[in-house]
Amino acid sequence: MIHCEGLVKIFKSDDVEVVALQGLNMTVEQGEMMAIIGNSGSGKSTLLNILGGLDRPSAGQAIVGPWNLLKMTKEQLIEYKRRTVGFIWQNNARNLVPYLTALQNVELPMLIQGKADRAYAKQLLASVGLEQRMGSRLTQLSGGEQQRVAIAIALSNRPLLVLADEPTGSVDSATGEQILDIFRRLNRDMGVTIVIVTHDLSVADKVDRVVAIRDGLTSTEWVKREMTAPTSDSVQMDFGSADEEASNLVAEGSNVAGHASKFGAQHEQFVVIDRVGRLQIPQAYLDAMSVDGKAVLEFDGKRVIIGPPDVSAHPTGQIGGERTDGTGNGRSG
Ligand SMILES: Nc1ncnc2c1ncn2[C@@H]1O[C@H](COP(=O)(O)OP(=O)(O)OP(=O)(O)O)[C@@H](O)[C@H]1O
Repeated sequence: MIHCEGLVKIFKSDDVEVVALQGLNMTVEQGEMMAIIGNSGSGKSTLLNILGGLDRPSAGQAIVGPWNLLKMTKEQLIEYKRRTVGFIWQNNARNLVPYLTALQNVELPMLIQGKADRAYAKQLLASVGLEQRMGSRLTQLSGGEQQRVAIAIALSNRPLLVLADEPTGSVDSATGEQILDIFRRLNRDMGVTIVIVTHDLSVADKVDRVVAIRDGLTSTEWVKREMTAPTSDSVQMDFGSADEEASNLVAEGSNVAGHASKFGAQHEQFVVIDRVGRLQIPQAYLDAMSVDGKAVLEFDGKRVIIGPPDVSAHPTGQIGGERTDGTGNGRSG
């Protein structure tokens, strides 16, 4: 459904250039429900905006279904936004018209397309548990109810893909859980692919897979144990805990503290390896190994062992780092 390879996004203003995505690789299967986590500024929203057709990539490949997002004309982009993709934001004011009823809000995107399908709009509102509130104006609904209307709106044009940016960010945890359960049901019943960007680690238990982004690149992924195999090139990590890695990645997120201890209980953790063999080693492991800039690799026939350079072999001290035990921490295999 989604295939990104070497995806680059550079924001340029007068005298500053920000490389928000630095050659990111990611694949999402049709019908998958997955989450993207990462520190503030790691590139999550940039990626979501590109996938939603709201922003153009600078280079690389971004394919969604039959669409090549780098090569689309303006007209194709409008068509793509109308028919292929649905968007849900944390701030639902972006999705909703406050003086219209819930039903009118869901019918609005259909009308823009040409014709409202009232029966389908009602069915969508019922599927998010709002059959009793269809005639209520948005101002009469709670934040959680408004977010459910936003979900129904995102689905109104029968998209293949729904992108949600912090969908549980402005509701309490019970309502957040309810919203994720609705996503899961819609994903199962309608087969819609769902990509959620979040700081909220409790989302992890509700999705098939979590991909972590660090500095504009995918670094680690967690796959739910029931699923058979990870979808991208990745190697299982047999060190560290999922909690620790996830907490490091999203330490600035407001919801981390309450959920970090539960994170990953149902998931297997993998490090992502791109097509040319690059992987990201978590900073905590680099620190523990005293590796800075360069490392040595050993292959024992089964595992690759990453360790700090042997300084005694380089008396000029050109290779940084102090050897600790030379094994252990940096293993992947
Ligand atoms: N329009 C823009 N112009 C310039 N720089 C931008 C623009 N949008 C994003 N950036 C920069 O790109 C980087 C990635 O930003 P992005 O919003 O994708 O991060 P994020 O992971 O979604 O963060 P958060 O969790 O805080 O929303 C940041 O350094 C940000 O400052």
